[in-house]
Amino acid sequence: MTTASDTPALNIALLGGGTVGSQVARILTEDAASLTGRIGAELNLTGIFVRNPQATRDFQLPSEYYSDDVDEVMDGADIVVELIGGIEPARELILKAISQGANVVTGNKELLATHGNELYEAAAQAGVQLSFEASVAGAIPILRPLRDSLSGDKITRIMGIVNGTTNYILDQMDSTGASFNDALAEAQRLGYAEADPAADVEGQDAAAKVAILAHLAFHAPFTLDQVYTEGITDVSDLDHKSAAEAGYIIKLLAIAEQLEDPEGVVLRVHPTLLPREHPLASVRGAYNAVFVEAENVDELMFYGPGAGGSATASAVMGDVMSIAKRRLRGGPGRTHTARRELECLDIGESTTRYMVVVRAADASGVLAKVAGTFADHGVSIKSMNQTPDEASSDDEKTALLAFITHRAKESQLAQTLEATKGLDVVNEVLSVMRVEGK
Ligand SMILES: NC(=O)C1=CN([C@@H]2O[C@H](COP(=O)(O)OP(=O)(O)OC[C@H]3O[C@@H](n4cnc5c(N)ncnc54)[C@H](O)[C@@H]3O)[C@@H](O)[C@H]2O)C=CC1
Ligand SMILES: N[C@@H](CC=O)C(=O)O
Ligand code: NA
Repeated sequence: MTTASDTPALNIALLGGGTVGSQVARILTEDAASLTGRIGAELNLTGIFVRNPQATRDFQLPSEYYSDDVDEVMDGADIVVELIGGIEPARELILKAISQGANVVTGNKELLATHGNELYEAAAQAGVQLSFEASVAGAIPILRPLRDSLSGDKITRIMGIVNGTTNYILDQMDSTGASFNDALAEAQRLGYAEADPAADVEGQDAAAKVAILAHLAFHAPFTLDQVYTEGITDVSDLDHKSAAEAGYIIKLLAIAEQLEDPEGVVLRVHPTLLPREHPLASVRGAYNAVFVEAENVDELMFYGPGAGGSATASAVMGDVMSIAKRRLRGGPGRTHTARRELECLDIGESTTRYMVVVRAADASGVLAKVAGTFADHGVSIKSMNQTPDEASSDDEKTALLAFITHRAKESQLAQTLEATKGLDVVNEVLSVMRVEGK
């Protein structure tokens, strides 16, 4: 790995030349001299594995860089950067790279949250590094701080906006009145969305990210299917309106929290009401932010671009540089294998606040009856707002009652809702949303 000029050199193979891959290719080629100056080694992009070598790309290199022959591209690579996405062939190619002794950088949260352990074990056994800072919250350095800076503290809770696409959509709907579909189309055009944007809007992308965050924070393995997941597709105009009237904004939050009794972790992704003055409420566009609560540090917030080609490429390049430095200096690769078993609990064990909006008869005594069902199940009401109901008629006078509760268990709320639906004065439960923040 030395060039004629005696400057050490590392070969980088890139798999995928899309939104992020093309920006990694740009940085590796356009900034080559500067990168060499920073690290004391040449980072040679030796090839880019793509489906169609003839396609036109955001950033175009000479045609000899592109190949649909993955073996040719990965041959002799010191570092393989996987930016294809999805499970296969990404999984198979990463395992192949590891078996060839190459270090791997990936941004593939879906793969890590489903087959992570297999990959971490394979990398550990081969003594190579597998790095994935870009997989969670795009450009924000969050995985390295969790693994290194905070490893002496006991993390109790992580709460974040970790999907740029949904934050962009909710922000556009809230601030410009854009429709869901227009906002999604724009997020796709800007390179924020996954190849299949259902992963974004249905919450699976955020769920994968929270599984990865929980793995690093709690030193135990978690997978995507253990995360309680609700996306933003069912968030209605009434939800937005009721939230705004009560002084809240809706964000898709990913939460990982450790409980003492029963002992375990709850992982959840769902649309959440936040007070407008909460720091996460001001996270706009495709930006992300991650709140970390730990015993000694109390609270930390990490903030920055959560999606987009060049921002994400910055995180990929950080991993490439870190691996390259370690390669040049020598020393063992880093492993990510879990240290312990920690149960993943049902969301029913989790405690939060709620907003419940019901359509009820507009008559005396109704409020007391509805409030009574909350009290019967130990759910205490913090505030209530009554607004006129457009569906109200002279034959049937109804009103909308929006309750904000104090903290209660999910299971208590579920019982409250059942009882509320059974009341003769209640026509419908129109909206139920979780509320975080003080
Ligand atoms: N776009 C973003 O803002 C972010 C993306 N990521 C992750 O980075 C990875 C790449 O994302 P993007 O660049 O946005 O995706 P993309 O869809 O723009 O690019 C993927 C590239 O891989 C190629 N590809 C797909 N299947 C292939 C196959 N079977 N064989 C060969 N090539 C294949 C596609 O043709 C395309 O060039 C994904 O894992 C994604 O989740 C992570 C953070 C942010
Ligand atoms: N589709 C993802 C891309 C980054 O991980 C998002 O919108 O956050
Ligand atoms: Na990151």
